[in-house]
Amino acid sequence: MSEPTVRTFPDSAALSTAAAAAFVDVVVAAQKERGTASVVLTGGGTGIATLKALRENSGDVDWSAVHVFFGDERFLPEGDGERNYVQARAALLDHVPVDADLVHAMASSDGPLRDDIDVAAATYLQAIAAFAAPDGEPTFDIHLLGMGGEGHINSLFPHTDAVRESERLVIAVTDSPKPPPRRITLTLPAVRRARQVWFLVAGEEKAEAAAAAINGASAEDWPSAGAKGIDETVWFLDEAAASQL
Ligand SMILES: O=C1O[C@H](COP(=O)(O)O)[C@@H](O)[C@H](O)[C@H]1O
Repeated sequence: MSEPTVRTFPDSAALSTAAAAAFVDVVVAAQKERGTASVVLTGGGTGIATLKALRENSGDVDWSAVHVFFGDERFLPEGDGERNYVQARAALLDHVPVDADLVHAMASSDGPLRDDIDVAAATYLQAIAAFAAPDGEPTFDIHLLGMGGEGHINSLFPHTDAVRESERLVIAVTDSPKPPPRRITLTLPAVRRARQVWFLVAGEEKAEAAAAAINGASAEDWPSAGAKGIDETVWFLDEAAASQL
C-alpha cells in the first residue's frame, strides 16, 4: 500500500478543479492501456463539487468505457435527493455519455429488493465480485473519498464493526451516527483494491481528522487512516483542512 501524499489548494473550488483534472489524466491513461477505466465515486459536498468540475471539463475521457461504482449509499427511496447516486447523476452522470449498463448504482429502499438492506448489500457485493480482479490485483483505477470531521469515509464510522470489517467488500450499516442510519458501504478491504485513493477534503472542521490520518493514526479511531491506494494515496486539501498538518 502507498503512503499518503498531500496537495494543498487555496480553496475548495481550486481543489475540485485540480482533482477533476487529475481524474481525467488517470482515466484517459487507463483507457489507453486497458480499453476501459473503473472509478468509485463518493458523496459529500467536496466530492459532488468535484463531479461538477468534471462535467465542465472531462477532456478526452471516453465516458462510454468507464465503469462507475459508488463508495457508499444512503438507503432511501429511489428519487431521494440525499442519495449519493441521485446527487452524482445531477452533478455529472446525466450530463456525459456514460453507458447505463456500466453505472453500478446501489439499491434504493423502494426498489425491486424492497426494503431489505442485507439483500441490497449482498447484491452490490455480487456486482463488485463479478467485476473484481483476483485477490491482490487492482480492481478500481480511482476511489474518490470524502471525509467527515470525525474521520469517516464511505459509511465507515469510528469505533464500529463496519470499520473493522476485514473480509467482505460490501456491507450494510444500520446504525450510522450520521443520518440516515441505514446505508450500504464499501469496506476498507474494498478501498484498498484501488490503484489510486484520493481524499477530497475541505474545511477547518476536517483539519484534525486529516492530520491524524495522514500522520498514521489508527483506523479504529480515524477510519480515513485505513484507506490507502495500491499505487497512490493522495489527499486533496484546501488550506483550512490542511491547517493542522
Ligand atoms: O455521509 C457521507 O459523508 C461523507 C463526507 O461528506 P462531506 O459532505 O462532509 O464531505 C461522504 O464521503 C459520504 O459518501 C457520505 O455518504
